[in-house]
Amino acid sequence: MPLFAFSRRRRRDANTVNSARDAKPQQLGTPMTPLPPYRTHFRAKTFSEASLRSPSLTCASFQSDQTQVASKSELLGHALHLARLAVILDRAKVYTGAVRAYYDCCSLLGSVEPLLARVESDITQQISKSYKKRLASLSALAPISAGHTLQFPLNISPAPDYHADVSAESVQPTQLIELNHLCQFLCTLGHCAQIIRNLEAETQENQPKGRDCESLLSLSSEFEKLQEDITRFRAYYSNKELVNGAGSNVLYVLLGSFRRKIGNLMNSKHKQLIMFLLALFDIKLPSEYEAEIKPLPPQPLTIRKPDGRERPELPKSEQSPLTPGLKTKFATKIPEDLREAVRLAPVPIPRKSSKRQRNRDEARPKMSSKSHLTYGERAKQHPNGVARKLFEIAESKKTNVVVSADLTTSQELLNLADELGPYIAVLKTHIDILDDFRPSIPERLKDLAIKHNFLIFEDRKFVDIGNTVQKQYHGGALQISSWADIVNCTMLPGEGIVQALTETAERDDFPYKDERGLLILATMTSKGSLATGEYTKVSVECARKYSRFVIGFVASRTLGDVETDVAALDNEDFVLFTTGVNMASKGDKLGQQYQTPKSAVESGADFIIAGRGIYAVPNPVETAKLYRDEGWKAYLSRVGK
Ligand SMILES: O=c1ccn([C@@H]2O[C@H](COP(=O)(O)O)[C@@H](O)[C@H]2O)c(=O)[nH]1
Repeated sequence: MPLFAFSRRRRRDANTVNSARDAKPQQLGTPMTPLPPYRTHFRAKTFSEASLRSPSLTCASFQSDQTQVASKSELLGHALHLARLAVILDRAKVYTGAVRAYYDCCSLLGSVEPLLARVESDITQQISKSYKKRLASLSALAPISAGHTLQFPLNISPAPDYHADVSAESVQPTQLIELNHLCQFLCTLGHCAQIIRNLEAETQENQPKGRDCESLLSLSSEFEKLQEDITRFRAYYSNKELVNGAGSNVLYVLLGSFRRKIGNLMNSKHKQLIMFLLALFDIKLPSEYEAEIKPLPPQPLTIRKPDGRERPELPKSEQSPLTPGLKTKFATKIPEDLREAVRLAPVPIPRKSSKRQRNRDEARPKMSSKSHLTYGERAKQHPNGVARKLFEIAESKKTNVVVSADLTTSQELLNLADELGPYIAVLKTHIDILDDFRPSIPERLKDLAIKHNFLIFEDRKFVDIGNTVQKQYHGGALQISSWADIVNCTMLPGEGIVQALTETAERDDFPYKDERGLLILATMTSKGSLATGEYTKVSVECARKYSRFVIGFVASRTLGDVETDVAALDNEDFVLFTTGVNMASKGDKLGQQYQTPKSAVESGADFIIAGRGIYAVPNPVETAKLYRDEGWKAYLSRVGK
């Protein structure tokens, strides 16, 4: 069914629903009992099973038109599939996968909502709300994994602004759906492989890794490579391009390649392992595309990395991935019940560091704002949850760009965040410059942050006595602590300001523990700034004293050479954000001074902050990509990659 037909029909459906709502609400059949709150609901066997039992999900008002019933049920079916997957992954503590699946489920429920009658739509909203709540807490927990970076082209019901452009020759939504399902399928298998790998590590901790484990690891890395392809693909094309433009051709190629990949996987030495995972975790490749996926002989993939390198071909060996030893272990160790199996394998076993790794650690500068470690390596060992998440985002999205979204209307701000989301690691805001601020705006920014996987940094530059900043941060009109992952402060008031903010973040009743971080403004970019010398020295000292909450600095250069009275901490790893980055200008008329992404990273920046250089040019998206590429190249060269 072409997307064109789908979107038109959807509008017709929406009209039908409205009239059915108004005229005959009683036709909707037995009203659904409102679902219990999230936690209870979470304990239900699965969301899909609970919901499918409800008669109202096949809306009576559509029964006169079988095609319309099918479209609505199709959407709901996908949403339920995702919800089920989300719950399984959540239970299994595979948080990144769960985050993705909850998110996709919520977007799909949002798309289907206009097709539903009022009672159903209320329930859907309630479900979405509880999932969003769960999402918010999970996204802070979610450790790095390729699943985190997935951007499925799930929007089978696209935003109204491009309905009009869709032509009959355009990409068929079934392909988007299929690609989404294939990704979901591979991603879920990857997560399951991770769980089993953890189990393996738990049971074989002191034994040399055997062939079985290697096999599992290589399978996992295959999925990661696939997921990278999707991320790249989604980063290059907007939804509109996917439907009408250049993206549609690539979609065909990507889908073909995925089908081949699954065919190859099914025929490779991993086949038995995949069957084992499918059975163990009760995963099904849904029937609508099961038939389409014919096992093909292994062949080289057509996808090329942007650097021109080809993916390695899959091993052709037919041998079983499960040695007799592993088979017996699984047979005896893994009980039938999934929850039991998962309970056995929740915690990844930390791997012992290699000699090479230890040498690198020793070579690392103490004040590591000019760190030679990769973001991924830093993510693994950083004690602060926000810093970990930041590095994970940078690593997975391959970007160290922070856009300073200094726009003055909410719509402009939200549009920019949505457009640039895929290319940035952090969105920096000055929420108080919005002419039309409403409390819902930060909420919507948070939704976008989840959608595109970026953090929010409110550049509030707190500068007052401790007692006041506590109220400004956690409370007040702006409720900054509830939506900003990162905030910053100046050191003008002295140590008390950092002490106060740290105390707030460590209070027992602070709801965002380990989900928030503070940056100290250690130098400034404006001409004649007084944030130098003693001020900068105290900034570094305070960061060391309150390193539980302080994750780094805003500064124009590495602070590794700052002499302080407080000794460097063991393994300290403060993150350096450098503002005043612009590729086209040296400064403005009001004293702002710029450097390029390259020079900023060479001077020690871990993250480069650019404002007008990106948002005030004719094509912010293309420009953001240029900043991303230059910033990333400079980073790779710094870490020797
Ligand atoms: O020393 C500093 C500290 C903060 N900023 C902030 O960064 C952006 C820069 O915007 P541009 O448009 O790229 O000049 C802005 O929000 C400042 O408040 C800074 O520039 N210098």
